[in-house]
Amino acid sequence: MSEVEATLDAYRSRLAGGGNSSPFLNPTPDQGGRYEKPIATAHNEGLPIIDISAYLDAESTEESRQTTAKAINAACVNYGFFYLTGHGIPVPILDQVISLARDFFALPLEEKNKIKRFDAGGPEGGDGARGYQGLGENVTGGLQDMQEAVDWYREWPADKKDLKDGRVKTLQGPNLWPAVPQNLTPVYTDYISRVQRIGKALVHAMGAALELGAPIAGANKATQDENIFVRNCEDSFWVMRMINYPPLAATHTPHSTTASTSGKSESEADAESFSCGAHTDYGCVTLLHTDATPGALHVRLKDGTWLAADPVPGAFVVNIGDMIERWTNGLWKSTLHRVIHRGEAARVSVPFFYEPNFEAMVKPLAKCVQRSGGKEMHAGSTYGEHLQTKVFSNFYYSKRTDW
Ligand SMILES: O=C(O)CCC(=O)C(=O)O
Ligand SMILES: [Fe+2]
Repeated sequence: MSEVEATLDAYRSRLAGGGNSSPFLNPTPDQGGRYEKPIATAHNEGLPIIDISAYLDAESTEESRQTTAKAINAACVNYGFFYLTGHGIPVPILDQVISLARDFFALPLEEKNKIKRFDAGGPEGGDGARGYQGLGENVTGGLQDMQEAVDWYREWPADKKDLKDGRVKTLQGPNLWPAVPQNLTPVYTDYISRVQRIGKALVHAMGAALELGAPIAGANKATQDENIFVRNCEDSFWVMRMINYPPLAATHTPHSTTASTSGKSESEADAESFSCGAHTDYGCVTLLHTDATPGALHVRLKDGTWLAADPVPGAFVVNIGDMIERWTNGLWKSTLHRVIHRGEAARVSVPFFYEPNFEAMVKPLAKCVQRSGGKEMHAGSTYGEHLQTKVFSNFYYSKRTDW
């Protein structure tokens, strides 16, 4: 049995044996009405596991691709989340990504602040997005998250930089790489190119999973065949994020109890208690790589219960983002998730967000509109517009001064 299979076995028997006893995971009513149908299997079996190798191997059979595509469709309809195996990134590289993140966060604040994120349009030359963000600087749903992080994005093309009175605009600054640990930059740069390749294979499989139709010769970005996501992610405006979560206080109150008895909303009840508040991701697909800490990442299932998506060694946790929800006109949901980490030691995670091109026009696909009742859920906008709104609302101290 491989290490991945063994871990999954243990995970499933823990769940099957009533192991879902964490106070965070008690059922709560789906007050938002975000999902229509209850689902039953995930608490017993865990999230689905999908092997992407057929879409990375040019020699794979049509049959193996079909199998993968079908599994992706089922996982995205039911959960919006799954584990991804068969991606080909060697485990020592995955381990190094985590240990370098730990080494960086262990540095004194003064050292980490050498690559500090600053608001766009300010005298420090920040672009409001790239760089190191200290504890409490990140905000979800208006509340400060208990985390520190570094963000890198695809570089903004030099010939498209648009200075305003000599000041840098949102997202248009250079990436900020730390001098220590010394090998973080080369290892992460290599990792980014590897995960981009997986992201591309995944969105290709998603186009097939939606049965959008065989590739059309001479297609452009608006052509709605199975390669539409591939074309609209060709210059993916990816984000790489490295996060450190110090443990929350052990006195944290589980939201389900507080929310139902006090009449407060989930977020009010847990004001200072999230490592990362409940949110959906912005773009296409997130490839999440974490350390081995269990119990921290919670995925909201359609019936309103939270499932702990514990790490499986060597596998990514994948979820789809808002742009895929919009393209599919809601057939696939961008699923709420959150992080509540208590434990002893800090938890480290490194999500890679494989996103559409900045200029990609994202609007519901005709076939998906047809299949979901004929009404478009969104009139369409570019991914860049969506991202800019999100970046601005993400930072506690941020003042948008570049517009
Ligand atoms: O750290 C995690 O497990 C998830 C982080 C996350 O959801 C995010 O950064 O969008
Ligand atoms: Fe997320």
